[in-house]
Amino acid sequence: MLIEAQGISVAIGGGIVLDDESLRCKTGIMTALVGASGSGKTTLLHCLGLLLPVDKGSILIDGNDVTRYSAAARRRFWRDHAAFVLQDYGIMDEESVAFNVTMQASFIGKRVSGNKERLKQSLEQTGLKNRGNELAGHLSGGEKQRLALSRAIYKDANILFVDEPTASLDATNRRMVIELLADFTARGRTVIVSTHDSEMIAACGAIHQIGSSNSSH
Ligand SMILES: Nc1ncnc2c1ncn2[C@@H]1O[C@H](COP(=O)(O)OP(=O)(O)OP(=O)(O)O)[C@@H](O)[C@H]1O
Repeated sequence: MLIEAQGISVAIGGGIVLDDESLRCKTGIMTALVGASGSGKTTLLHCLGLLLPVDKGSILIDGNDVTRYSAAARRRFWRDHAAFVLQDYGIMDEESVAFNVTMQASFIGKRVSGNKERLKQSLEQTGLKNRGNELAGHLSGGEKQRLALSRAIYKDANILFVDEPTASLDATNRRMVIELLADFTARGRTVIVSTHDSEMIAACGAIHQIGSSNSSH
């Protein structure tokens, strides 16, 4: 799916966080949102994922202006098209790793064929093989981050919004996550990543520098 932001601005608590940002995120190309700490990468990612409203400008998804979506239409978009790996990971500590991977897809009643096999694969792909029965609360920060990624991969959404996916990872896991996201993108998904990580940025086919309102390809 094609996501286009056209001149979007956001003010939070009286301060301008995003000022006239425009970018295009295409299917099959991983887009990096880059900028200094506090420049608004997370805010922009949240706007593109319809988690935060914009004050000016518009966001088009496959040509539809989603800035005017009702709450119900936004929920449909999240349910049918989007997966998120955000900074708080949204993990239920009192539940098992396996439950956390499958819960989003289960809650929405999405039919996932061969889901046991798929659960196994999505855990293997993030290095959490054989960890499905553990309590999620017992995982480290980096493992929770990979669990959140397993959940997004399991859902197999058209668009993946990922906030700092390599922030708490060592070099080996960082490389694994970058390859995983590149592979997911190559399978015809739209992947948008907020990141500071030079290796992650190097793996992206488009880079949007916050504040410059242009993307390099
Ligand atoms: N809910 C909020 N209330 C007040 N200020 C906010 C809020 N959310 C974001 N901001 C401010 O907006 C600016 C951009 O924040 P954002 O988290 O988008 O930046 P970032 O580029 O992702 O930063 P980092 O790289 O440090 O994660 C910051 O100055 C931040 O303090």
